[in-house]
Amino acid sequence: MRTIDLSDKIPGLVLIEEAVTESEEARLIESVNKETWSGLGIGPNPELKRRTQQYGHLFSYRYRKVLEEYGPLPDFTDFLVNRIMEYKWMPRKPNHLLANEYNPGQGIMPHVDAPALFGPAILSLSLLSECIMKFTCDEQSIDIVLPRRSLVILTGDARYKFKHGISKDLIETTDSGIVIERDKRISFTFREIIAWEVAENAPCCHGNKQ
Ligand SMILES: O=C(O)CCC(=O)C(=O)O
Ligand SMILES: [Fe+2]
Repeated sequence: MRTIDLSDKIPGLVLIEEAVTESEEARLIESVNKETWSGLGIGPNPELKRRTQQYGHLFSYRYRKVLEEYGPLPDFTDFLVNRIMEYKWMPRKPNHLLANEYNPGQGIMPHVDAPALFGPAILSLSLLSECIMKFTCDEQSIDIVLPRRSLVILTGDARYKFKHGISKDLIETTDSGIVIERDKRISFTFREIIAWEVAENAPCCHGNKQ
């Protein structure tokens, strides 16, 4: 495991390389693939163009609010949640896990995870393959390579000021010339749900589409 402080590039950005071992990765993938995927026409989030699974709570992309509490995160991530708490990668225990599956040609549009609904730290574990996460804010665009089995931690500006997105390109090149051939990637995004919906009188927050 190696902690890389990327705050010189984007304040609040940290990357943990080798956050899980190869055998832990294999077990996580085996466990998640035994469960039911949603998206690509299948509920509860049929409109998503990638397959997802949600644990802890159900967030609706269509209604942009939390619809249901499912209960604790699954047993197969217990070791990881313990690690998150042990290393203080998150200030409080995550109560939401989103598994995202990206096949080659699938990505996620630039967005900020809803500031009113999710807590101050967003964690994402990259499994099966690496990708580039592009961070954008006004004219700034910064490419960060997320290696296989790494965990990226978004807090501060990385969480609230910059949008993050992953392209659909089959081959991508970072702004510093690193070439990445995209393969199937599964990510585990750990978050803390702090509210079920945006309060009616809350100020409008731009760019929180995800
Ligand atoms: O796949 C990832 O690592 C990021 C996913 C993400 O940004 C999200 O679900 O909000
Ligand atoms: Fe996100």
